[in-house]
Amino acid sequence: MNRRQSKLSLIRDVVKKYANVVANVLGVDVEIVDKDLNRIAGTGIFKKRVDENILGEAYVYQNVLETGQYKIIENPGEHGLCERCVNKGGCSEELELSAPIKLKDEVIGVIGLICSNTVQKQIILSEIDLQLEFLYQISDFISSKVYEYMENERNKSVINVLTNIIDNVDKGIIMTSEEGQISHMNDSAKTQLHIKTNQNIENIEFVSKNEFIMGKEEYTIKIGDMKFDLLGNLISLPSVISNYNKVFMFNRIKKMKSEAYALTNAHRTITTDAILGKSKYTNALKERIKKFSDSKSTILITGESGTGKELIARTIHSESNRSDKPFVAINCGAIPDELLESELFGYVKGAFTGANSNGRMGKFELSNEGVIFLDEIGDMPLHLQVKILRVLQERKVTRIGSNKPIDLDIRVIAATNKDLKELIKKNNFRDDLYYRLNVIPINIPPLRERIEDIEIIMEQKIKKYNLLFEKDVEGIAEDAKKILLEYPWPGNVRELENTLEYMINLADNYNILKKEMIPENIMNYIQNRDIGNEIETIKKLKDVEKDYIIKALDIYGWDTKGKKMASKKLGIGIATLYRKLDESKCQK
Ligand SMILES: Nc1ncnc2c1ncn2[C@@H]1O[C@H](COP(=O)(O)OP(=O)(O)OP(=O)(O)O)[C@@H](O)[C@H]1O
Repeated sequence: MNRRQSKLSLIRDVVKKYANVVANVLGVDVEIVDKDLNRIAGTGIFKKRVDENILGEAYVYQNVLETGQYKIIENPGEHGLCERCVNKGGCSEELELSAPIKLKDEVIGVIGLICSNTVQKQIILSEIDLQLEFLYQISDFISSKVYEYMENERNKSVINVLTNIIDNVDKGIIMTSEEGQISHMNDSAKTQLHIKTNQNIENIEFVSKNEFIMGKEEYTIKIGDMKFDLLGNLISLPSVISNYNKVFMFNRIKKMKSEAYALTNAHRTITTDAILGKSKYTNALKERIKKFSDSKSTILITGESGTGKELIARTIHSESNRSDKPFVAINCGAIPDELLESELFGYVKGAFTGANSNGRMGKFELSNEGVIFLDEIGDMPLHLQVKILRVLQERKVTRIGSNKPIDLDIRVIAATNKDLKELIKKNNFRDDLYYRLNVIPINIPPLRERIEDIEIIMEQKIKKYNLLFEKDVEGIAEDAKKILLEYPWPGNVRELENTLEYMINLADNYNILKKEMIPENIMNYIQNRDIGNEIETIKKLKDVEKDYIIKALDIYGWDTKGKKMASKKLGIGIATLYRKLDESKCQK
């Protein structure tokens, strides 16, 4: 039978080291036994007897194990605890000092000092408090080593379980160490990336493209000299185990590329079909886009956050004769002021400290011949507004640190969710820039003002997430749909999309999205609104009574027979019924 090892025996070598340290410092013999009275370490006279079980001669240690208290035996062989010992009467020891080794509250062993001559005995007894303190410290060291060992073992087994799970999921999963080396890669990842099981791959690098599609980020992943473009999530793990520092999870590439990508708009030519909706507004918008897509005039798109401003800008680009030229987007609100200028205009070699020594192209230059999309233009600082105005007027850009203007052939599309006219009033936006931008204005109404769009957006987004998450959701239950149609969607299409993504994630065993899957904030809104409505419709008791009497009479009839029946059903006398009809002046 495979007996369970004692805790001390797990760190046998460490225990032996500590026994030697104590023996060297105190000049006495030392032995360390575990809970089962197996001698794990011993010095001097015990050195040759390590690994023996000393059950029949270790009554003192047994006592320490039971009580958890230290024991000083000044007369070994004659002490009461030595009564049953095999060496009773003939013990060669002069002094025994034993201290427990505790792991939390459990006594896991004993450390014993043995003096075999009177000189040693006197030295130890003369400073007994110090010796005990030292012993306790050593026993603490030993137990902390045991703890560390056990924690490590626990972590290893958790990792084993995790890697087992990871190996059996369909998603590609790559785990990396702090040093950027692959520590584990599941079979799905290997198959998708065509990496052979025994291929020696070590270094991995993740370079974000700063593009997000449905909550996933696009990365270029370099493994040795291979390069992959993958869509997934890179998650940092708590730094407990340095081998498992980051985990990257990605979906089946083929599926993503062939189907899900086809439904998204960020990476390919999109047509107006990507703009979902059948409201009058949306239909008219699609027509307008087709009409002015080839024009060079500047467009200003306004609308609340999440209404689809960027989607429309991309569609215009795709529908235009510049579709094979760059579409360069810059979020003017997300880049710190001091960087925005160089991002937009670029700089030449040595333009400022910290700049790349070769200089860099700005977004205007990068978008040459194509379209530049200035998102969140309302957040653009005033000093840059002047410079942008100049670029728009002159169609030339000059890199920072240079005096050589570069000709531009660009189409500008700007967007904002701010009220630019309000900003102009407060002197936060230049009116001359506003008029330059607002040549073709597109104002997108919030989703709540085009409810007709909601249903078709829901249908299409369900299809999209079905493909992405490999689900088979067929639709939405009627009561759930009613709530989603009534909700005012302050975050517009983005919020609707996120809500569906959330619900589809919950849809494990159902093929219909149910009311219970609607996020709490939406349900809370609907409930609060309903309570509000109820309060408004609370009626006076008298009126409720009157309505109810009328209802009963409508059912049983307004003639004498009907009134008699109604009063019976209402639980009141016929006279009371007549009086109440009289008081409320109620007649048929
Ligand atoms: N009419 C629509 N049809 C399909 N998808 C849409 C529509 N409108 C918006 N979306 C989707 O909603 C999400 C948000 O859209 P987008 O980023 O274009 O909004 P935005 O107005 O630019 O937002 P923000 O002002 O916060 O930058 C995107 O995933 C987009 O594809």
